[in-house]
Amino acid sequence: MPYRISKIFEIENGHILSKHPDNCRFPHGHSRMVEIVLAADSLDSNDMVCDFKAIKESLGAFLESWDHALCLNTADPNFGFYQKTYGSRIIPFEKTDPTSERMAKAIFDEVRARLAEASAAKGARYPVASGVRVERVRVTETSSTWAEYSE
Ligand SMILES: Nc1nc2c(c(=O)[nH]1)N=C([C@H](O)[C@H](O)COP(=O)(O)OP(=O)(O)OP(=O)(O)O)CN2
Repeated sequence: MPYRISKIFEIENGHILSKHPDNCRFPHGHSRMVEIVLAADSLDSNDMVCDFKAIKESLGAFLESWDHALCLNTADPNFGFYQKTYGSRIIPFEKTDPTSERMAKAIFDEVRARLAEASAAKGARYPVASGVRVERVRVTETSSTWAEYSE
């Protein structure tokens, strides 16, 4: 797919890596950049893969729910406590540690589902053509590290 566009979202996000041998097993946070890359074989009638605004409209609210939120392994013995205390600001990862890799995959799946919805929507202000695909999602961890998911 020769055409690619990207949009970066910034979120403040915490996680606990229960299997980590060092400090990462304790609650801690990262200022993360989430980069979404979409691709298409051809451009739409506006000469775009799709409008950048379409990405924000499709995904903004979802990523907002991960902002100032804590990603947790549901197998964490304190998962129930955290969820009771912080409600929707706890983002569950089903029996897996919420590493940047797992986060990138979860966001990739969400982007793909939301793109399908957007391309099926009729009369959208920022239409998404059916040929638009999510190519990859990159999630930064620190200024020197990131993880990426693609298929
Ligand atoms: N492959 C992965 N490795 C690590 C992840 C991860 O999500 N995927 N996460 C962590 C921790 O969350 C940690 O906060 C970040 O680790 P690190 O980059 O080692 O952070 P430092 O700032 O301590 O790095 P230094 O360069 O050693 O100062 C760990 N690994």
